[in-house]
Amino acid sequence: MEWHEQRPVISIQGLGKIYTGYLQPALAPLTAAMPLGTITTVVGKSGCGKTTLLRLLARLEVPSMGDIEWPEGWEQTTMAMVFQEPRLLPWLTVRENISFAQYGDLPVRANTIERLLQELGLSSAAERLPAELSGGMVQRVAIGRALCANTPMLLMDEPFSALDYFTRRELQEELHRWQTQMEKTVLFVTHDVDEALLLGDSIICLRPDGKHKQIQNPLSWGKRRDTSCTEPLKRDILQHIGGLL
Ligand SMILES: Nc1ncnc2c1ncn2[C@@H]1O[C@H](COP(=O)(O)OP(=O)(O)OP(=O)(O)O)[C@@H](O)[C@H]1O
Repeated sequence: MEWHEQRPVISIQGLGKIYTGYLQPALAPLTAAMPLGTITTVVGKSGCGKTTLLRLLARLEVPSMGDIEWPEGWEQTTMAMVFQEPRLLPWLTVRENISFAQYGDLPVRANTIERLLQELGLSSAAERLPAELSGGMVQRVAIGRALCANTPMLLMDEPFSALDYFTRRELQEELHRWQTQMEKTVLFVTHDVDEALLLGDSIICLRPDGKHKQIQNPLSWGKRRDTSCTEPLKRDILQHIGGLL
């Protein structure tokens, strides 16, 4: 039995994108599987199609080839997205920015917002405006807004890359905790192979020539933080995607 056959999966079948007027594909055909309730990280050199893949999954782009097979009941699922720049509304407070998330018919309950503010360590900053927050806090609000939307799937495009090392480590741990608690299905795009290895239950390594590869992460979360354990896998990924990023 394949590793991902233990759970229902979002099945990506030869999915690719070529923009009209361009010869090179933005995403060369990719076949991969995203098991529900897990984190799939996507890593690769700049321009290999990471954001394009995320946009295809979000249905913001129409594929030029291939298909996404959704598990039963997921065809119309709304998704929450988190970007590198947090895109908060500057005139709204932290609480208002988080509760602003209304996706489709999914209601946001007051106690959900209070719980999220507490979980994210933002309770005492709830009435502040984005301009009054640190970079880490701003990104927490963006994540809070995405979690608040209560969607089963979260698409994250390099959400931690603008943060300092310590804040990034904190948020990586927190993401892991929320994802486990809430059983979200997460697609997480990153430039950083260490981050891809730390967070990913599986890792999609993209290459512009289409020789993509998906590897299962055999290491448990605790082990993944030990660089001596992750070193061989990291070498494998770096070799595959073509050297240092
Ligand atoms: N709307 C578009 N029209 C034409 N080409 C595009 C468009 N969007 C992206 N591309 C091209 O498709 C390729 C993949 O872009 P994409 O943004 O998916 O890469 P990426 O791996 O996310 O890169 P980075 O790590 O630099 O963000 C690039 O060569 C890019 O120039």
